[in-house]
Amino acid sequence: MTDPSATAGALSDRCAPQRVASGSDLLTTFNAAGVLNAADVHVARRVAALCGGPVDEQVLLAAALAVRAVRTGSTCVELDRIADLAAAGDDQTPLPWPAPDALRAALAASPLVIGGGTGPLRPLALAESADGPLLYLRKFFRQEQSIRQILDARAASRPAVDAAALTAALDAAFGAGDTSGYDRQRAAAALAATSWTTVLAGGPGTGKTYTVARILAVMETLFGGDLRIGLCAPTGRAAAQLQTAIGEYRREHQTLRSDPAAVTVHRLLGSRPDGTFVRGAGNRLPFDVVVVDETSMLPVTMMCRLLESLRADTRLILVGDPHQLVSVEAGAVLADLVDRDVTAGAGAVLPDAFTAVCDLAAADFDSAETSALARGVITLRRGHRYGDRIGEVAEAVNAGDADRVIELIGHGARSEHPVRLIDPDDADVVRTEAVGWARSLREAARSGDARGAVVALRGHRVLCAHRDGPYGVAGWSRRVIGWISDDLGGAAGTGRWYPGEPLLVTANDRTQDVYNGDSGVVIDDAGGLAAVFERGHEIKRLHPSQLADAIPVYAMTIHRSQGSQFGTVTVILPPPDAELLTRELLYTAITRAEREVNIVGTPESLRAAVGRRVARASGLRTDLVEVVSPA
Ligand SMILES: Nc1ncnc2c1ncn2[C@@H]1O[C@H](COP(=O)(O)OP(=O)(O)OP(=O)(O)O)[C@@H](O)[C@H]1O
Repeated sequence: MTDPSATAGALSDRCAPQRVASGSDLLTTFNAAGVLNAADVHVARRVAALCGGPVDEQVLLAAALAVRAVRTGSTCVELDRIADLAAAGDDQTPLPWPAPDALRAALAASPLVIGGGTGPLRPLALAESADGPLLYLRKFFRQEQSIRQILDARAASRPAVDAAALTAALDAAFGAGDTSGYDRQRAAAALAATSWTTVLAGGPGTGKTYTVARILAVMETLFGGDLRIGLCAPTGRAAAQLQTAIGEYRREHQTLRSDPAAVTVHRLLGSRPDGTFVRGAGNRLPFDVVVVDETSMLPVTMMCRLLESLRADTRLILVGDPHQLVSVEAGAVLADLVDRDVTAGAGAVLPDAFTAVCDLAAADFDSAETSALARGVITLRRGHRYGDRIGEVAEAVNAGDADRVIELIGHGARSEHPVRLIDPDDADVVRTEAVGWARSLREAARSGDARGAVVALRGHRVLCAHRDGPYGVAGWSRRVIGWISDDLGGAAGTGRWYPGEPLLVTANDRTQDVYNGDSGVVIDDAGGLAAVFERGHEIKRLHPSQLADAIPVYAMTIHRSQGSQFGTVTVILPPPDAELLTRELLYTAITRAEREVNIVGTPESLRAAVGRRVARASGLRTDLVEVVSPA
């Protein structure tokens, strides 16, 4: 169910409602109020025209809201909550929202939902769920149904695994394991070996990738070494990071023989220029195990394609952090699967081989986690990267507990707490941080110290919610460049390559093996210049001119920072009414930091961020029954 505190729509609609030509129908009223944009209106009218007959005005409005839902990241509209969408409009006058019951009845009788005399075309789907009636564009309804059916079919059986062999493989991969408490990572590997589908969730630094490498080693042992592995992630950068991490594990431990390449999900499925895919139900992937990293960024359409391309006897391991920002496309499938509450899964029991090798009596799973385990969902909780105090704040943000966040964090630049709220008028601390960062970058870069330069590069980063405006990347970049030029002099911000210049890659370039979101730094290199990038323990060098799409980076958006870590993070909070300012955004920003977080903003903005959730309506969390004729 969608959280009632959630904002309607993931992306801000406030700025440009894109008016359609004036008229007096419901669509133009809702367009004028900023709830619908011009594309929502045009698509709804075209969809209605397809059915050949007259369409009830309220049904037409609902169709436009279904189009809007997809545009703002949801797969459907919750009819009982449509009036909440008004929050996205900027008109204060009350809108003529249809009553949900009447709208449901009108939809259930509409040819757009049940078909009409002119043919079988039914562009909308209506379904009953625990969250009330849901209205979909049929394409997204089909995709969700497909995901649901495939996952339920996969959950209906378990791979046959010998408990003694599994114990031996786990011991080889994990050794004595985590002796400071119950070893969830080992339990995750046992679950992945004994389930067709496993969701491995956890916050940053909880050891998800660490665990994936060991899961693969366990699987390889069980398969006698002949394991076909498919590694993928939604973005090129996440795929490259996964491959580096698995590669390093291989080098350090002898327990994994395969050296699998990680690719984007698109590439794994063989995406063609026309938008179709080589892989699908008729041409399935040839793997024994498929791992998807950063699954939170996978939209519903790609999840559907991936599942349809899997053989029934391929183990699927979905890895990610359900609290992070989700894909800009429709769907938040990972979070849906973690929170899924379906009667189909209610009777699910843990596989015998799993209970045989994991001492659940000694485990610290609560009852919800134990029932999630039976659905193949396991969450790692112990942070291995940053201090507990940052983790504690991140958890309070996730819990939506603004009072606790305010109580936990430090206030003012001189606070000892690693997470501090800094008054926007007191930006000196950011200046000190940014100039110190630039100085250490330059020193390492000028002496040709590539390792020192990449280490300095991830020492600090300014993160903003927006690209533009006074709280955005453009403004803060100018500010940081100004400080650096004033305090250190030199070429910052002049557009020429210079040693110590921090770079951000803005497009994937597989030939050079650099990806959108990669950060590098220019250094002096044997008389010339080189752009250097960190790849695990290795350093990648390119001449700056080999980078087709790279820009200087003095600040970046929180969206783009996903998957990166920095020593200190400075987060610029916009004013409380900025719709982009959400819990997921704040959580993602805070958890980029390894040592310290400076939050530049007011307590009101911080509270607004913790209180506002990205709303992604979807039917995946509950059971659905499609309405195919009037009730
Ligand atoms: N059980 C463990 N014992 C020792 N070190 C660990 C353990 N688990 C993880 N680590 C270390 O903690 C760090 C973070 O682990 P890892 O990168 O696997 O986390 P993650 O959950 O994948 O993080 P992210 O989501 O940010 O990529 C790594 O340096 C890893 O080697």
